[in-house]
Amino acid sequence: MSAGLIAKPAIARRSKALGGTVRIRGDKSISHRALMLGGLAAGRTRIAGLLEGEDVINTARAMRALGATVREEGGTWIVDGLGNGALLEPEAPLDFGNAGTGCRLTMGLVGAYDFTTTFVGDASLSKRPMGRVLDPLRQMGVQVASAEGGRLPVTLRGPKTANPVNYRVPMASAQVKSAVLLAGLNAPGITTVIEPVITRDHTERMLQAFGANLAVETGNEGERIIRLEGQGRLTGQDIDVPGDPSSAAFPLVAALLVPGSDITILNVLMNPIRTGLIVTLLEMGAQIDVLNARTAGGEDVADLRVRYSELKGITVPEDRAPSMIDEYPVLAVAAAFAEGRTIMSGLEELRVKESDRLSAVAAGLKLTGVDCEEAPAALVVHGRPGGKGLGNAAAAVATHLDHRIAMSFLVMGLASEHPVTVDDATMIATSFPGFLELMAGLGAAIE
Ligand SMILES: O=C(O)C1=C[C@@H](OP(=O)(O)O)[C@@H](O)[C@H](O)C1
Ligand SMILES: C=C(OP(=O)(O)O)C(=O)O
Repeated sequence: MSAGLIAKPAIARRSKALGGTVRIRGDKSISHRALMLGGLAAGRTRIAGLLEGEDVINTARAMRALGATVREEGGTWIVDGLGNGALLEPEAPLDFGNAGTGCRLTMGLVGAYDFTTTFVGDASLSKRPMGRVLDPLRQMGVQVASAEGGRLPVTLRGPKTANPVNYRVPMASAQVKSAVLLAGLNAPGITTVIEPVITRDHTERMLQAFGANLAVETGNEGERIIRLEGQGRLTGQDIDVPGDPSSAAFPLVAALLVPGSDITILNVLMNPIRTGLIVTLLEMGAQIDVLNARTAGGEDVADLRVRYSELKGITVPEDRAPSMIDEYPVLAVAAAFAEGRTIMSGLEELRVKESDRLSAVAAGLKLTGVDCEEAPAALVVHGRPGGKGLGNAAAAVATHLDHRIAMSFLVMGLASEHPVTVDDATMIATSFPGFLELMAGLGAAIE
């Protein structure tokens, strides 16, 4: 059964010191891309460490529906691809469940094909804006039908020959950038994407690894200019997916907040466009040791030793937002335990995630006794060191089908004076299957 169909509440209580060593499952962004490029490339792709969360499994299903062979064998995922330009028309709508990344990137992947594809998703995904991907696809000549406001269900039909575009991404979004590049794979000539604000670069790195002719340069105003030659050959690769830093964030913040804790998290992706949370927590006084820094599969990776820390509030630089965009909910929880005030700004994109995360976080903080102020694109949190008075034994935090809201507030309950309940923990399986077991193994009291 999919996450979210029957809500299951969960409760977290003040816990004794957390301890132990854990390995976090594969990065979600890299996992989606590995399945997509594997399905598109000629020959075989072997993926070790794929995140087997529901979001990624929906991408695996979509790639099968588009003609690729995708199977799991002894923990490795094996994808036999069709060759660039050779995807097949799916027989039924592609259902991406809760996953913005899977849905938007696949829109790019198939948008320029001269066949019809329909995209559907769950109640959360059906509220999220797709126009940001549909606009550049229209410029490429794709016919688009959507529900009002560019929402799902969306049906795309590509032209006989797509126009390669020169597209300046209007918001900080790796999903939009990636969708345009993936569509460019099936257009003749050079597709150019200009990113005024730099976002995660896994698509560019992986396209190069699969053999695409892709070049990146920095423009006069610091913008990133990415040029991709369409219709080139892509060849299957062996990919080792590093641990997801956006998932590591939860045990990491839990260890910082629960007195006496000392944990180690192995094999965490340390791509510099993904480490904003670690940089921020270090500035707040966190004891995080980066151990065994190395490269694996073309990405920086390290182990993290994390110890309980007395945090202090800071002003988080606005331009850091893209490097920690999914981590603000749990950062806000960390800020609730810090001495003084933490100011977070540049958060407009949080309003269009699985939930309106800015208002969901602010509502959760208020319910659990935290003083905070929500602005259109900012959040200010006034901390209470030691978590005195925080938590709520009577009411549950509303998670709005959002896995990160659920995990963030469960982390809060491990260190707050009173317990914290979330109304639904099932969505956690979209990005972090095994979260409850992993946290229990460290000593966290979550039921
Ligand atoms: O490209 C990706 O893999 C992702 C990009 C981000 O979304 P946006 O591109 O919408 O910022 C992020 O929030 C999401 O979890 C994963
Ligand atoms: C925003 C997220 O994912 P997506 O956009 O893929 O649904 C997330 O995982 O926090």
